[in-house]
Amino acid sequence: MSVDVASKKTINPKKRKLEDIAENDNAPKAKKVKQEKEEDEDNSESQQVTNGSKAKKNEKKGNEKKANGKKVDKEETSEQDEEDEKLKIPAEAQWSNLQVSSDTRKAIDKLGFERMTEIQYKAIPHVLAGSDVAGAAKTGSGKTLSFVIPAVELMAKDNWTREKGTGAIIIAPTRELAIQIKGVAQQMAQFHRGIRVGLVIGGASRYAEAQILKMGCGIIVATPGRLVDHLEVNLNYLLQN
Ligand SMILES: Nc1ncnc2c1ncn2[C@@H]1O[C@H](COP(=O)(O)OP(=O)(O)OP(=O)(O)O)[C@@H](O)[C@H]1O
Repeated sequence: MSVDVASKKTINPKKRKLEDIAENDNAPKAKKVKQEKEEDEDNSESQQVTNGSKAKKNEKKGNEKKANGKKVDKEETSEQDEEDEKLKIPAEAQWSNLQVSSDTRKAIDKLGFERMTEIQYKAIPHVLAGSDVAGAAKTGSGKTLSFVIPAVELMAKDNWTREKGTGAIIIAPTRELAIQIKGVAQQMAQFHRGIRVGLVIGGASRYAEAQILKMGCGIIVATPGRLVDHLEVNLNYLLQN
């Protein structure tokens, strides 16, 4: 999967998969057949959709029907509502309703997403309010932002600077996932001058990683083995942090 979140937004087979999963999980069989039919009819339109772009797509569809003078089917106008209900995304789950600093807001706006996914709106406000949250959600459901945004935001609230050391360690099971998370964390922290994001993964240069860690990383994204390596060899500054 691409590290570039912004591009994932537009070309995102995974997201498509999420929607398929949601539909398969929740739609009764008859409804599913109907949805597949509708999808076939929509073949000319992009299949790479996100929650936000899907909403736009539906809006466009509605406008087109109105322009053709056709009566808008009640069922179709509520298509987005049905989808949101399936994904359990309420109308108020807009990113714009999330209380965050202006620097985090800028980073979120840059992604171009309109609504939070279920895991995002259920997790982020609680973490921001100081609760510990354990979350689980399907692959491609937007978990990364669910923990990256609160990490960045809580550190920002604490006026994080490099001198304060490390404020968050994100441990991922694979290098690929760690690289992907680091990309997202960097995007979210890009306007926060005091928050640097460091990557600590197996297969990369230990020396280069050690140098970056010594300079001070607000957020460290790591695979477990290499993190332990650094703890053993560079215990001093890691503990200081
Ligand atoms: N609110 C949102 N609206 C639209 N797209 C989103 C939203 N949040 C995340 N995405 C996009 O959905 C895709 C999947 O997100 P992400 O990688 O965070 O999912 P995940 O649940 O962590 O997946 P995995 O379990 O595979 O790591 C990414 O391309 C991301 O940019």
